[in-house]
Amino acid sequence: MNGNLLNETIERIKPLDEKAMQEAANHLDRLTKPKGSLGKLENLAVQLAGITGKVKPSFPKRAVIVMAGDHGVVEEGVTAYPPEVTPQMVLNFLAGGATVNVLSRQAGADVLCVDIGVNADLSHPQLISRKVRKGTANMAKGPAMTRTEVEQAILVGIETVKDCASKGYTLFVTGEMGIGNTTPSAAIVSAFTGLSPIETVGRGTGIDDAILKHKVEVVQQALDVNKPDFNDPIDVLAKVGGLEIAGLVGVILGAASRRCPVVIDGFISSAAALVAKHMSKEAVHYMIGSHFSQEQGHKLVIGELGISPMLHMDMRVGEGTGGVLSLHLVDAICRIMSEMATFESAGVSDRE
Ligand SMILES: Cc1cc2ncn([C@H]3O[C@H](COP(=O)(O)O)[C@@H](O)[C@H]3O)c2cc1C
Ligand SMILES: O=C(O)c1cccnc1
Repeated sequence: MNGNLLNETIERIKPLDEKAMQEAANHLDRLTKPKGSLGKLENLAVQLAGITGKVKPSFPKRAVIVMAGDHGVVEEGVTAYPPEVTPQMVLNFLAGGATVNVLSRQAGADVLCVDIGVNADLSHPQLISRKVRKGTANMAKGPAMTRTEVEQAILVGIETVKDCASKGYTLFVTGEMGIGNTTPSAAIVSAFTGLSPIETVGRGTGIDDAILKHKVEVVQQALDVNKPDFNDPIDVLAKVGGLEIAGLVGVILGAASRRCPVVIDGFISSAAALVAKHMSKEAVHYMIGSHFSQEQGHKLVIGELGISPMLHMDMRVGEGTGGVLSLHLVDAICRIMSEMATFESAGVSDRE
Protein backbone atom coordinates (compact mmCIF):
# COMPACT_ATOMS: atom_id res chain seq x y z
CA MET A 1 0.00 0.00 0.00
CA ASN A 2 2.76 2.40 1.02
CA GLY A 3 4.82 1.47 -2.01
CA ASN A 4 1.87 2.46 -4.22
CA LEU A 5 1.75 6.07 -3.06
CA LEU A 6 5.49 6.35 -3.57
CA ASN A 7 5.28 4.88 -7.07
CA GLU A 8 2.26 7.04 -7.94
CA THR A 9 4.13 10.12 -6.74
CA ILE A 10 7.15 9.25 -8.86
CA GLU A 11 4.95 8.59 -11.90
CA ARG A 12 3.27 11.98 -11.49
CA ILE A 13 6.59 13.82 -11.87
CA LYS A 14 6.49 15.13 -15.43
CA PRO A 15 8.96 17.02 -17.62
CA LEU A 16 9.04 20.80 -17.39
CA ASP A 17 6.70 22.88 -19.56
CA GLU A 18 8.92 23.70 -22.57
CA LYS A 19 6.44 26.16 -24.04
CA ALA A 20 6.29 28.23 -20.85
CA MET A 21 10.09 28.13 -20.67
CA GLN A 22 10.36 29.51 -24.20
CA GLU A 23 7.81 32.22 -23.39
CA ALA A 24 9.75 33.19 -20.26
CA ALA A 25 12.99 33.39 -22.26
CA ASN A 26 11.26 35.59 -24.86
CA HIS A 27 9.80 37.82 -22.14
CA LEU A 28 13.23 38.24 -20.51
CA ASP A 29 14.62 39.38 -23.86
CA ARG A 30 11.92 42.05 -24.18
CA LEU A 31 12.72 43.63 -20.78
CA THR A 32 14.69 46.89 -20.64
CA LYS A 33 18.17 45.46 -19.97
CA PRO A 34 20.92 43.99 -22.11
CA LYS A 35 19.89 40.49 -23.20
CA GLY A 36 21.05 37.80 -20.76
CA SER A 37 22.39 40.37 -18.31
CA LEU A 38 20.60 39.00 -15.25
CA GLY A 39 22.70 35.86 -15.38
CA LYS A 40 21.55 33.08 -13.05
CA LEU A 41 18.35 34.98 -12.27
CA GLU A 42 17.32 34.51 -15.90
CA ASN A 43 17.94 30.77 -15.69
CA LEU A 44 15.83 30.72 -12.55
CA ALA A 45 12.99 32.58 -14.29
CA VAL A 46 12.99 30.04 -17.12
CA GLN A 47 13.09 27.12 -14.68
CA LEU A 48 10.23 28.54 -12.59
CA ALA A 49 8.17 28.96 -15.76
CA GLY A 50 8.90 25.35 -16.70
CA ILE A 51 7.88 24.17 -13.26
CA THR A 52 4.70 26.21 -12.85
CA GLY A 53 3.67 26.76 -16.47
CA LYS A 54 3.56 30.51 -15.69
CA VAL A 55 5.81 33.21 -17.15
CA LYS A 56 5.03 35.48 -14.19
CA PRO A 57 4.75 33.17 -11.19
CA SER A 58 4.63 34.23 -7.55
CA PHE A 59 4.81 32.18 -4.39
CA PRO A 60 2.95 34.00 -1.62
CA LYS A 61 2.71 30.91 0.61
CA ARG A 62 6.01 29.14 1.09
CA ALA A 63 7.12 26.69 3.74
CA VAL A 64 10.42 25.39 4.99
CA ILE A 65 9.80 21.83 6.12
CA VAL A 66 12.25 20.96 8.91
CA MET A 67 12.44 17.20 9.32
CA ALA A 68 13.96 16.20 12.67
CA GLY A 69 15.49 12.84 13.53
CA ASP A 70 18.28 11.25 15.54
CA HIS A 71 21.15 8.99 14.58
CA GLY A 72 22.44 5.87 16.31
CA VAL A 73 25.86 6.46 14.75
CA VAL A 74 26.49 9.34 17.18
CA GLU A 75 27.62 6.71 19.70
CA GLU A 76 30.76 6.40 17.54
CA GLY A 77 31.75 9.98 18.45
CA VAL A 78 31.37 11.66 15.04
CA THR A 79 29.95 15.06 16.00
CA ALA A 80 30.86 18.01 18.21
CA TYR A 81 27.51 18.34 20.02
CA PRO A 82 25.48 15.96 22.20
CA PRO A 83 22.41 14.24 20.69
CA GLU A 84 20.01 15.88 23.15
CA VAL A 85 20.49 19.03 21.06
CA THR A 86 18.10 17.53 18.46
CA PRO A 87 14.94 17.63 20.67
CA GLN A 88 16.12 20.87 22.28
CA MET A 89 16.42 22.51 18.87
CA VAL A 90 12.97 21.20 17.87
CA LEU A 91 11.55 23.13 20.83
CA ASN A 92 13.62 26.12 19.75
CA PHE A 93 12.12 25.94 16.22
CA LEU A 94 8.64 25.79 17.74
CA ALA A 95 9.42 28.80 19.94
CA GLY A 96 10.69 30.71 16.90
CA GLY A 97 14.26 31.19 18.13
CA ALA A 98 16.47 29.27 15.68
CA THR A 99 18.38 30.68 12.72
CA VAL A 100 15.83 29.29 10.30
CA ASN A 101 12.98 31.00 12.18
CA VAL A 102 14.59 34.42 11.97
CA LEU A 103 15.48 34.06 8.30
CA SER A 104 12.00 32.71 7.54
CA ARG A 105 10.29 35.65 9.18
CA GLN A 106 12.39 37.94 7.00
CA ALA A 107 11.62 35.92 3.86
CA GLY A 108 7.91 35.48 4.61
CA ALA A 109 8.14 31.70 4.92
CA ASP A 110 6.48 29.46 7.48
CA VAL A 111 8.61 26.98 9.43
CA LEU A 112 6.93 23.58 9.73
CA CYS A 113 8.69 21.21 12.08
CA VAL A 114 8.15 17.47 11.71
CA ASP A 115 9.23 14.96 14.36
CA ILE A 116 9.98 12.05 12.06
CA GLY A 117 12.48 10.30 14.30
CA VAL A 118 13.62 12.28 17.32
CA ASN A 119 14.90 10.13 20.16
CA ALA A 120 12.70 11.80 22.79
CA ASP A 121 9.00 12.17 23.56
CA LEU A 122 7.95 15.53 22.23
CA SER A 123 4.60 17.19 22.18
CA HIS A 124 3.65 20.70 21.17
CA PRO A 125 0.55 22.06 19.44
CA GLN A 126 2.56 23.22 16.42
CA LEU A 127 4.72 20.10 16.10
CA ILE A 128 3.84 17.74 13.27
CA SER A 129 4.26 14.42 15.12
CA ARG A 130 4.99 11.69 12.59
CA LYS A 131 7.65 9.70 14.42
CA VAL A 132 8.61 6.55 12.50
CA ARG A 133 10.99 5.40 15.23
CA LYS A 134 13.13 6.97 17.94
CA GLY A 135 16.32 7.54 16.00
CA THR A 136 18.15 5.17 13.68
CA ALA A 137 20.36 2.26 14.70
CA ASN A 138 24.14 2.66 14.55
CA MET A 139 24.97 2.20 10.85
CA ALA A 140 28.59 1.37 11.68
CA LYS A 141 27.30 -1.93 13.10
CA GLY A 142 24.41 -2.76 10.77
CA PRO A 143 21.49 -1.19 8.85
CA ALA A 144 20.29 2.16 10.18
CA MET A 145 16.66 1.06 9.72
CA THR A 146 14.38 -1.28 7.79
CA ARG A 147 13.08 -0.76 4.26
CA THR A 148 9.57 -0.44 5.67
CA GLU A 149 10.70 2.37 7.96
CA VAL A 150 12.34 4.14 5.01
CA GLU A 151 9.13 3.87 3.00
CA GLN A 152 7.11 5.19 5.94
CA ALA A 153 9.50 8.14 6.33
CA ILE A 154 9.34 9.00 2.60
CA LEU A 155 5.54 8.92 2.84
CA VAL A 156 5.65 11.33 5.77
CA GLY A 157 7.42 13.78 3.46
CA ILE A 158 4.97 13.23 0.60
CA GLU A 159 1.98 13.62 2.94
CA THR A 160 3.40 16.73 4.60
CA VAL A 161 3.66 18.39 1.17
CA LYS A 162 0.12 17.21 0.34
CA ASP A 163 -1.24 18.82 3.54
CA CYS A 164 0.65 22.01 2.77
CA ALA A 165 -0.64 22.07 -0.81
CA SER A 166 -4.21 21.83 0.48
CA LYS A 167 -3.50 24.96 2.57
CA GLY A 168 -2.22 26.90 -0.44
CA TYR A 169 1.56 26.46 -0.18
CA THR A 170 3.19 26.38 -3.61
CA LEU A 171 6.92 26.49 -2.84
CA PHE A 172 8.96 24.39 -0.44
CA VAL A 173 12.38 24.62 1.18
CA THR A 174 14.08 21.51 2.56
CA GLY A 175 15.22 21.77 6.17
CA GLU A 176 16.51 19.31 8.73
CA MET A 177 17.70 18.90 12.28
CA GLY A 178 19.51 15.84 13.55
CA ILE A 179 22.73 15.78 15.47
CA GLY A 180 25.11 13.47 13.59
CA ASN A 181 23.34 13.74 10.24
CA THR A 182 26.34 14.86 8.18
CA THR A 183 27.70 11.33 8.77
CA PRO A 184 24.89 9.39 7.01
CA SER A 185 24.76 12.15 4.39
CA ALA A 186 28.42 11.51 3.54
CA ALA A 187 27.76 7.75 3.45
CA ILE A 188 24.84 8.26 1.05
CA VAL A 189 26.95 10.42 -1.26
CA SER A 190 29.78 7.86 -1.21
CA ALA A 191 27.31 5.01 -1.84
CA PHE A 192 25.91 6.67 -4.98
CA THR A 193 29.09 8.18 -6.38
CA GLY A 194 31.67 5.59 -5.37
CA LEU A 195 33.76 8.45 -3.96
CA SER A 196 35.90 7.67 -0.93
CA PRO A 197 34.63 8.98 2.44
CA ILE A 198 37.83 11.05 2.53
CA GLU A 199 36.15 13.22 -0.11
CA THR A 200 32.59 13.17 1.18
CA VAL A 201 33.08 13.53 4.95
CA GLY A 202 33.35 17.03 6.40
CA ARG A 203 33.52 18.76 9.75
CA GLY A 204 29.76 19.11 10.30
CA THR A 205 29.15 21.19 13.42
CA GLY A 206 32.91 21.75 13.77
CA ILE A 207 34.97 18.67 14.67
CA ASP A 208 38.77 18.72 14.97
CA ASP A 209 41.26 16.82 12.78
CA ALA A 210 41.35 13.72 15.01
CA ILE A 211 37.56 13.31 15.05
CA LEU A 212 37.42 14.04 11.32
CA LYS A 213 39.81 11.13 10.68
CA HIS A 214 37.68 8.90 12.88
CA LYS A 215 34.48 10.04 11.13
CA VAL A 216 35.98 9.03 7.77
CA GLU A 217 36.72 5.57 9.21
CA VAL A 218 33.21 5.25 10.64
CA VAL A 219 31.64 6.08 7.26
CA GLN A 220 33.95 3.58 5.53
CA GLN A 221 33.01 0.97 8.12
CA ALA A 222 29.28 1.65 7.60
CA LEU A 223 29.74 1.13 3.84
CA ASP A 224 31.80 -2.05 4.36
CA VAL A 225 29.42 -3.57 6.90
CA ASN A 226 26.21 -2.75 4.99
CA LYS A 227 27.24 -2.78 1.31
CA PRO A 228 24.43 -0.47 0.17
CA ASP A 229 23.22 -1.15 -3.38
CA PHE A 230 23.42 2.12 -5.33
CA ASN A 231 20.86 0.75 -7.81
CA ASP A 232 18.33 0.59 -4.99
CA PRO A 233 17.81 3.98 -3.30
CA ILE A 234 15.61 2.48 -0.56
CA ASP A 235 18.44 0.07 0.27
CA VAL A 236 20.92 2.95 0.51
CA LEU A 237 18.61 4.87 2.85
CA ALA A 238 17.84 1.80 4.98
CA LYS A 239 21.47 0.90 5.42
CA VAL A 240 23.26 4.23 5.73
CA GLY A 241 20.51 6.88 5.75
CA GLY A 242 18.48 8.79 8.27
CA LEU A 243 14.80 9.28 9.01
CA GLU A 244 14.85 13.02 8.35
CA ILE A 245 16.82 12.44 5.14
CA ALA A 246 14.21 9.93 3.95
CA GLY A 247 11.48 12.42 4.93
CA LEU A 248 13.13 15.06 2.76
CA VAL A 249 13.25 12.63 -0.16
CA GLY A 250 9.46 12.51 0.20
CA VAL A 251 9.22 16.30 0.39
CA ILE A 252 11.23 16.67 -2.83
CA LEU A 253 9.29 13.99 -4.74
CA GLY A 254 5.98 15.30 -3.40
CA ALA A 255 6.77 18.88 -4.43
CA ALA A 256 7.92 17.80 -7.90
CA SER A 257 4.78 15.70 -8.40
CA ARG A 258 2.71 18.82 -7.69
CA ARG A 259 4.75 21.03 -10.02
CA CYS A 260 6.04 23.05 -7.09
CA PRO A 261 9.62 24.32 -6.87
CA VAL A 262 11.63 22.82 -4.02
CA VAL A 263 14.61 24.81 -2.80
CA ILE A 264 17.47 22.54 -1.73
CA ASP A 265 19.44 23.71 1.31
CA GLY A 266 22.92 22.43 2.24
CA PHE A 267 24.79 19.15 2.43
CA ILE A 268 22.18 17.01 4.19
CA SER A 269 19.34 18.27 2.00
CA SER A 270 21.50 17.71 -1.07
CA ALA A 271 22.14 14.11 -0.01
CA ALA A 272 18.35 13.69 0.15
CA ALA A 273 18.09 15.34 -3.27
CA LEU A 274 20.61 12.84 -4.65
CA VAL A 275 18.45 9.97 -3.42
CA ALA A 276 15.39 11.63 -4.99
CA LYS A 277 17.26 11.99 -8.28
CA HIS A 278 18.03 8.28 -8.23
CA MET A 279 14.30 7.62 -7.80
CA SER A 280 13.19 10.09 -10.48
CA LYS A 281 15.58 11.74 -12.96
CA GLU A 282 12.82 14.23 -13.71
CA ALA A 283 12.64 15.40 -10.06
CA VAL A 284 15.92 17.25 -10.38
CA HIS A 285 14.31 19.82 -12.68
CA TYR A 286 12.05 20.92 -9.83
CA MET A 287 15.01 21.52 -7.51
CA ILE A 288 16.27 25.08 -6.99
CA GLY A 289 19.90 25.29 -5.88
CA SER A 290 20.33 27.74 -3.01
CA HIS A 291 23.84 28.03 -1.54
CA PHE A 292 27.23 26.36 -1.39
CA SER A 293 27.61 24.96 2.12
CA GLN A 294 31.01 24.97 3.75
CA GLU A 295 30.68 21.21 4.31
CA GLN A 296 33.41 19.51 2.30
CA GLY A 297 31.31 17.13 0.24
CA HIS A 298 28.64 19.62 -0.75
CA LYS A 299 30.24 20.76 -4.03
CA LEU A 300 30.49 17.12 -5.08
CA VAL A 301 26.79 16.49 -4.56
CA ILE A 302 25.89 19.72 -6.32
CA GLY A 303 27.90 18.50 -9.29
CA GLU A 304 26.10 15.15 -9.21
CA LEU A 305 22.73 16.87 -9.06
CA GLY A 306 23.63 19.36 -11.78
CA ILE A 307 21.89 22.20 -9.93
CA SER A 308 23.26 25.69 -9.67
CA PRO A 309 23.31 27.27 -6.18
CA MET A 310 23.19 31.06 -6.11
CA LEU A 311 24.86 32.02 -2.84
CA HIS A 312 28.42 31.60 -1.59
CA MET A 313 28.05 32.49 2.10
CA ASP A 314 30.31 29.88 3.79
CA MET A 315 27.31 28.81 5.87
CA ARG A 316 27.11 25.40 7.54
CA VAL A 317 23.99 25.51 9.66
CA GLY A 318 21.50 23.34 7.84
CA GLU A 319 17.88 23.68 9.11
CA GLY A 320 16.96 25.08 5.67
CA THR A 321 18.78 28.37 6.37
CA GLY A 322 20.57 28.72 3.03
CA GLY A 323 17.40 27.74 1.22
CA VAL A 324 15.33 30.35 3.00
CA LEU A 325 17.98 33.03 2.42
CA SER A 326 17.84 32.36 -1.31
CA LEU A 327 14.07 32.99 -1.35
CA HIS A 328 14.91 36.68 -1.63
CA LEU A 329 16.42 35.92 -5.03
CA VAL A 330 13.42 33.85 -6.06
CA ASP A 331 11.22 36.80 -5.13
CA ALA A 332 13.55 39.17 -6.99
CA ILE A 333 13.18 37.37 -10.29
CA CYS A 334 9.43 36.94 -9.81
CA ARG A 335 9.08 40.71 -9.41
CA ILE A 336 11.29 41.34 -12.41
CA MET A 337 9.13 39.08 -14.56
CA SER A 338 5.91 40.81 -13.53
CA GLU A 339 6.95 44.42 -12.89
CA MET A 340 9.69 45.34 -15.34
CA ALA A 341 9.01 47.46 -18.41
CA THR A 342 9.60 46.11 -21.89
CA PHE A 343 11.55 47.98 -24.61
CA GLU A 344 8.18 48.56 -26.28
CA SER A 345 6.22 49.74 -23.21
CA ALA A 346 9.00 52.08 -22.02
CA GLY A 347 9.91 53.39 -25.46
CA VAL A 348 13.51 52.26 -25.12
CA SER A 349 15.39 51.33 -28.28
CA ASP A 350 16.26 47.65 -28.57
CA ARG A 351 19.44 46.44 -30.28
CA GLU A 352 19.27 46.01 -34.02
C1 LIG B 1 22.85 24.13 18.17
C2 LIG B 1 22.79 23.48 16.80
C3 LIG B 1 21.83 23.90 15.87
C4 LIG B 1 21.81 23.32 14.61
N1 LIG B 1 21.00 23.52 13.57
C5 LIG B 1 21.37 22.75 12.58
N2 LIG B 1 22.42 21.99 12.93
C6 LIG B 1 23.10 21.11 12.00
O1 LIG B 1 24.11 20.34 12.65
C7 LIG B 1 23.83 18.94 12.61
C8 LIG B 1 24.78 18.22 11.69
O2 LIG B 1 26.10 18.29 12.10
P1 LIG B 1 26.85 17.03 12.74
O3 LIG B 1 26.75 15.92 11.77
O4 LIG B 1 28.25 17.51 12.96
O5 LIG B 1 26.15 16.73 14.06
C9 LIG B 1 22.41 18.85 12.12
O6 LIG B 1 21.52 18.84 13.19
C10 LIG B 1 22.27 20.06 11.26
O7 LIG B 1 20.96 20.41 11.00
C11 LIG B 1 22.73 22.32 14.22
C12 LIG B 1 23.67 21.89 15.13
C13 LIG B 1 23.72 22.47 16.43
C14 LIG B 1 24.75 22.01 17.41
O1 LIG C 1 25.37 22.03 4.79
C1 LIG C 1 24.67 21.67 5.73
O2 LIG C 1 23.46 21.42 5.57
C2 LIG C 1 25.28 21.49 7.10
C3 LIG C 1 26.63 21.52 7.28
C4 LIG C 1 27.15 21.36 8.54
C5 LIG C 1 26.32 21.14 9.61
N1 LIG C 1 25.00 21.12 9.41
C6 LIG C 1 24.48 21.29 8.18
